[in-house]
Parts: sequence; C-alpha cells; structure tokens
Amino acid sequence: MTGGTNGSTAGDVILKVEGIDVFYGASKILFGVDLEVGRGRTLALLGRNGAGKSTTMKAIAGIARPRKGSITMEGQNLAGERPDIIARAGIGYVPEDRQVFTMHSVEDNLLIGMKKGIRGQEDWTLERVYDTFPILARMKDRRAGLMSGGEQQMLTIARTLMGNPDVLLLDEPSEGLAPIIVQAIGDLIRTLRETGVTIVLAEQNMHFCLGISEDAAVIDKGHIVYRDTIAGLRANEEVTKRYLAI
Ligand SMILES: Nc1ncnc2c1ncn2[C@@H]1O[C@H](COP(=O)(O)OP(=O)(O)OP(=O)(O)O)[C@@H](O)[C@H]1O
Repeated sequence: MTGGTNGSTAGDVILKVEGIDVFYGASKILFGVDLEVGRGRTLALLGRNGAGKSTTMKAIAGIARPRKGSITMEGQNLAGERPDIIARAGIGYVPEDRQVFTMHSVEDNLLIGMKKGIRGQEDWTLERVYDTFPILARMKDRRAGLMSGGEQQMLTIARTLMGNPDVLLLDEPSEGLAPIIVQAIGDLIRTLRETGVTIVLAEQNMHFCLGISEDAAVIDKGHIVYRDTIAGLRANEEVTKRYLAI
C-alpha cells in the first residue's frame, strides 16, 4: 500500500475498517481491507469496475459478512452484525441499485425512513428534507416508481437521511445518470457535508469526487492499494493511471 505523507484522516476517527476479508461462495473478494474515516469528513473509495467498492460498502452495512477483520463505529464492533443493527448504530446505506418503494408516494418513502439518530437526534425532518431537496417537495405525492433514475437516487439519499445517520455510505450515486443530474447529485453531497455528516462515497470517477471529498482510498482487486487526501491522489499520476479508469 502506498500513500501520501499526511495520511488520509488525521484526528477523530468515527469509522474504522480493519483487515476485512469477504468471500462470495468460494471466491475471495476482499483481502484485508483497511479504511479509516474521520468524523465529519468525506472519504472517496475509488476503483475500477469490479475492484471491490460495493462489496466493501456492503460489508460495512452488514449485507456481506466479513469472514475476518473488524469494523468499528465509535469503538463498537459491527462486523458480522445484521443490517438493521448496523443502521441503528448510526450507519445509513444508500445502495447502488436505489431501493425505493415504487408503489408508495415520495412522502411515504420518506416517512418509512424516519427514525431518531443514535444520539436521539432528529436533525432530519420532512420539512428539512423538502428544503434541501426541493425537487422532492414538488413530487411529494408522486408514486416513487414513476420517478426518473436521478430523482429516485435523490429520494433514496433523502430517505436514508431521515434515519439521522452519523455516517452515510453512498455507493456510486452518479452511476448511469445524465451529466446534469450527476452535477445535481454532486451539489447535494456538498450541501450534506456542510451538515457535518460523515460520508463514504464509492465511485469509479475521481473527477466527480474532486471538490466533494477530502480523503481518498483506492481499491484494486480487493486490496486497498493507496490512501491519501484526494488532492494527493489527483497529483499522483502513476496511481491514477494504474488503478483508475481515467
Ligand atoms: N454476488 C456475487 N457473487 C459472486 N461474485 C460477486 C458478487 N457480487 C460481486 N461479485 C464479484 O466481486 C468482485 C467485486 O465486485 P464489486 O461489486 O464489489 O465491485 P465494484 O468495485 O463495486 O464494481 P462495480 O463498479 O462494478 O460495482 C467482482 O469481481 C464481482 O464480479
């Protein structure tokens, strides 16, 4: 593993992944993955198609079970716990495949996601979500299944926020969306960062992460191969050429 001298996340670490191995059947997919996410920071987990980004996110969210290693949030070990326990510990997960309740209205989708945060905080209310996502306010009575991909992505993020997470996992939120929508999602993530939520953003596209994340980790064939600030990564042509599709 290589990385910049200033490391990735100085200071207070809220989420720590140490040495996790994940298998799908007999195939080993993650090999001792380590990540450190600083409180209130945004970490971009970058890598090519099939590198292991989604599997890492699923392991943190409790959907893929690590066979080895630990995942700690505020010192509590969550590796191998059920997804609902992990969500209750303050981790909000937005999967790649945007899971909205298609037969329900936008507002019902948001209400389904509503719960207090682990510290009892109720920072995200319907009102605040509609303020932050005006597009959802305009569509609140629409059936979620009738929304575009970008709108569904926004709704999935908003629904996850209604659970008042301390850490938000976003798995390729820009995937398959038109450039103008990708830009809107980028703006939204920038707005969310200002609220102090910690974000882990899995992405193939480093350029999307510039100006959104401070920290970067690169995964390749299930190994973390580089950790640094995103600025350090951007300046490292050898690493970006070798491991990222740029
Ligand atoms: N359910 C599964 N069963 C078996 N192998 C899987 C499964 N899901 C993913 N894989 C394999 O695990 C590896 C890592 O996949 P993963 O989805 O984590 O990569 P990724 O970096 O998120 O890529 P993508 O951008 O395609 O989502 C790939 O080789 C993939 O084929």
